[in-house]
Amino acid sequence: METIFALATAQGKSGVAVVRISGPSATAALQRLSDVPVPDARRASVRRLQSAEGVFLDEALVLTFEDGSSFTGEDVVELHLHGSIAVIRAVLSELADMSDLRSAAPGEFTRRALENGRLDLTQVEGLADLIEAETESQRKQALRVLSGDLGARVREWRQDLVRAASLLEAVIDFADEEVPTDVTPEVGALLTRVRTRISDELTGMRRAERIREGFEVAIIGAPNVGKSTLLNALAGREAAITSDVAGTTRDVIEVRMDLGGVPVTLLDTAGLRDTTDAVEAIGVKRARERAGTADLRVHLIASEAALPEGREEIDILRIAKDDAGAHRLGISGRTGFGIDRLIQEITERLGEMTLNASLVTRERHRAALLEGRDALDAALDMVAQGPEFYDMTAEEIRTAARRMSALIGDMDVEALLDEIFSNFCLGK
Ligand SMILES: Nc1nc2c(c(=O)[nH]1)N(C=O)[C@@H](CNc1ccc(C(=O)N[C@@H](CCC(=O)O)C(=O)O)cc1)CN2
Ligand SMILES: Nc1nc2c(ncn2[C@@H]2O[C@H](COP(=O)(O)OP(=O)(O)OP(=O)(O)O)[C@@H](O)[C@H]2O)c(=O)[nH]1
Ligand SMILES: [Mg+2]
Repeated sequence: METIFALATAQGKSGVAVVRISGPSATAALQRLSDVPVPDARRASVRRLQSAEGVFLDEALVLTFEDGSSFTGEDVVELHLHGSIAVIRAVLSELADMSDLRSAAPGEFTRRALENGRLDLTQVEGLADLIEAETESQRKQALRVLSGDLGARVREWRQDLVRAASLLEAVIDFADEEVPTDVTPEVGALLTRVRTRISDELTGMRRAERIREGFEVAIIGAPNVGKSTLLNALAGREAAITSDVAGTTRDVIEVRMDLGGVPVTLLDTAGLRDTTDAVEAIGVKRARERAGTADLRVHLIASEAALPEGREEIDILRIAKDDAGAHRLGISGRTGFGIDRLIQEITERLGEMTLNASLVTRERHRAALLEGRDALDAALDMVAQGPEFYDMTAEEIRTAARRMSALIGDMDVEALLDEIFSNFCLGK
């Protein structure tokens, strides 16, 4: 196994930068950088690092982990350097000169953690999500997956499936003898239970996906009612052009933001009206389409008493969300009146949509679960037809079990791994 190294912290200058080395030569590499003995595992120690020629490189804090009890499962050395571009470059180049070391590919440390059984595939994805997380809800969801909750569930289902298949196989193997018990009810119960769990997980998937990728909230309403002004107020910057000309906004303008811990893409749209202007008409069509697929629509309507001066206090916002009953509150993008209440209202609605979110966040998971469920449906049909069909039933159950194995990465998934890891940061 080769020994790999990489900068584990972000590129550029910082207070401290961490270079990570993993593999059988990790401690030997540290030994070459420092005269004094390698410190005990897990004991932070200060060391003067120097090059092979004896050039002083940096005074660093070093940390070592023994194989079997490190993030990767291999011997790991961490060099906590001064976060200087020149120091980092000098140390990395010194490591690159060592013939038994090479620089790591993106995600390679995590890949080793997977190969050494420290993490399963869903945990690897959870880790990738955690590193990408920008809001509270994303952080929480990713940590649940990283801690292995999804993998544990899938393993439980697979165990039930293996048990169901072995019950059938016992009957098949003893086909000539008198089998005292009818296994059909027990097999049926096991399959039904797994099927229900898989379905529940799929149901909560859209919510989980939204937490991962963000919710869309569209601001809609008549022209000139103040939609773009409201977007700018929420974004805290001039993301959209505003003017007193009705029909100013034509393209859909997207602003990503963190609203009370929930990731949101806010959409500003063209004012809705019948128009003879061909370009504006396209904008109106787009507005309708995007608003239709958004998770929530904020319908801004002019106050009934549309007094140009008194507008601030009586501008009205109507949050119209599907059929869930319209709701009004006063708002002004210009003065900021009611904005906090609006944010609270939006995050409450979106918060409801995150309840019962499943841990299934990816298309890959969905495909495996759908295929697994299809196989279970086939198995349930067959098992009901009696012992002559036990063979075929067992085969379907094994197919379902294989899908569960693929989900947690317990089988040959090389191509998949390449794809997953290529999106990782260097040093992870
Ligand atoms: N400096 C540093 N900070 C870091 C990491 C790291 O690798 N280095 N991590 C990396 O992403 C995260 C922490 N994750 C880690 C997970 C497991 C082990 C580990 O050594 N596990 C052993 C022993 C567990 C124990 O002592 O309780 C094991 O699982 O056997 C280390 C870090 C976040 N912070
Ligand atoms: N008094 C008052 N004027 C506002 C408020 N919000 C927006 N305006 C003004 O109303 C006019 C239209 O604002 P926009 O934000 O461009 O309206 P819009 O809904 O995006 O308009 P279109 O893009 O044309 O559909 C501008 O002159 C704004 O300054 C408000 O809360 N109070
Ligand atoms: Mg506008």
